[in-house]
Amino acid sequence: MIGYNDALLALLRHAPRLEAVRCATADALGKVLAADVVSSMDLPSFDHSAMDGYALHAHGTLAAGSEHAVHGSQAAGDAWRASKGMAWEIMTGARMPDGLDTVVPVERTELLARHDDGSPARIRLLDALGPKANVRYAGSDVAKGAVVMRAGTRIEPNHVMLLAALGMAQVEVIRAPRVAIICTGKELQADLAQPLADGQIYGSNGPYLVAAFASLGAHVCSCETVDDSSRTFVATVERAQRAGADLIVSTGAVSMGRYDFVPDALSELGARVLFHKVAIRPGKPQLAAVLGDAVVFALPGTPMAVAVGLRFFIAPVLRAMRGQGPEAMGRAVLDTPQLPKAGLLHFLRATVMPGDDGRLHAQVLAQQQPFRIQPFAQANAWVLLSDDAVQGAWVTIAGLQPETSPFDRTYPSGA
Ligand SMILES: Nc1nc2c(c(=O)[nH]1)N[C@H]1C(S)=C(S)[C@@H](COP(=O)(O)OP(=O)(O)OC[C@H]3O[C@@H](n4cnc5c(N)ncnc54)[C@H](O)[C@@H]3O)O[C@H]1N2
Ligand code: MOO
Repeated sequence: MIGYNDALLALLRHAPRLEAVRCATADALGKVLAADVVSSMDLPSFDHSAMDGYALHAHGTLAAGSEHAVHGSQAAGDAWRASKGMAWEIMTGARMPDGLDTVVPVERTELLARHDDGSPARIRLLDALGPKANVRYAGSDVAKGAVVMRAGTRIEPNHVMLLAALGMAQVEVIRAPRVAIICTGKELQADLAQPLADGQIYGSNGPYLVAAFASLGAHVCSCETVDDSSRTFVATVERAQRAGADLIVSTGAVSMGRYDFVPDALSELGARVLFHKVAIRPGKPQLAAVLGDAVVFALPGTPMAVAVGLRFFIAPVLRAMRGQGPEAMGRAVLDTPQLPKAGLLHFLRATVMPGDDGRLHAQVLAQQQPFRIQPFAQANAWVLLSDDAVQGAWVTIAGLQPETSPFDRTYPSGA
């Protein structure tokens, strides 16, 4: 039976690279940059005040108690002004009048006189003041021409802030991968608003995969629930192919039972099987294949096998399709000793928290049977284990969701 690393390598060799498209920055959340982003401007774009106060020319140092006539007032949004070397009232974010090089906060001054219109006319400094105080300089955050984000970066709200500040209305991103989901099983009730008939269960794999793919920035073209007939399954896969799916993900009917028709149906369709059965738990009966331009994941129906398939097989393939490097896993100290079955890599639902010793601590949840969904809803991380681990051992951890993993510190490939 193939091991996890070899299975992943086989998949990554067949992961197609997706094309680049232009995208409005407003729609770019969750998408992956196809090219480096180069700043076309300085940020800040002009020298401006960091405080409400008075801009002055320091001439070395201005003494505490020195008095200054106030020539004018500069607010955020006002254009360039010549200062004539005199003090100016200034607001936070306002452009520094030309010739002035320092700012005193208003509360560190005494107002001595006002103009007729009430604006300040003369002030006294409460403290000595040197040059360059409370001034934010042009280009001090981002210099024009600098690479501010690398190809392969997934756009999060913090990136949107920078792109907007740089006036970038559009970015070049990798197009969203198209995904078709097929849930098999005549026991499945896909309509959550309907009551269950005898022997039925609510289908949870479909809604889970739709949610997970949405959070991965993929486009789910279809999510269909089919019965246990090979013919319906084949027709659904063919529809997914015609719709241009890059990934076809099925759940169920891939193991040893009499109704487990998926492997035969895929070979009937001409799919080239990369592997069937991987030395992991849960999710051992998983099958992956190449069918035309699409990669097919035939995941076992058991809910935790689906979660493992999504997290540790499909998510890495999506990264490769978008030109991202492999994800880095984290490490934590194990609080709950484990005796995993020999020869299998185990993916265990866990909670990971910082301990009083400043290290991350992992607690593997007690109920790990693959049909149990509740521990998955309580977990915030995965623990990966192939060998016995005593309490206090360092173990490999991964964030519960792929794209928000706090442990992933990899930079995109090419960075
Ligand atoms: N004789 C053997 N039986 C089984 C083996 C084995 O090696 N020998 N492996 C077991 C393992 S491990 C797994 S995992 C399952 C995988 O079976 P299938 O992929 O054929 O999946 P199904 O039988 O269709 O379903 C398994 C389980 O999951 C429930 N299910 C299915 N789809 C959904 C859905 N959309 N939402 C929620 N739950 C779903 C289904 O009702 C079953 O309970 O095989 C073992 N058997
Ligand atoms: O691989 Mo199965 O999910 O262990 O039950």
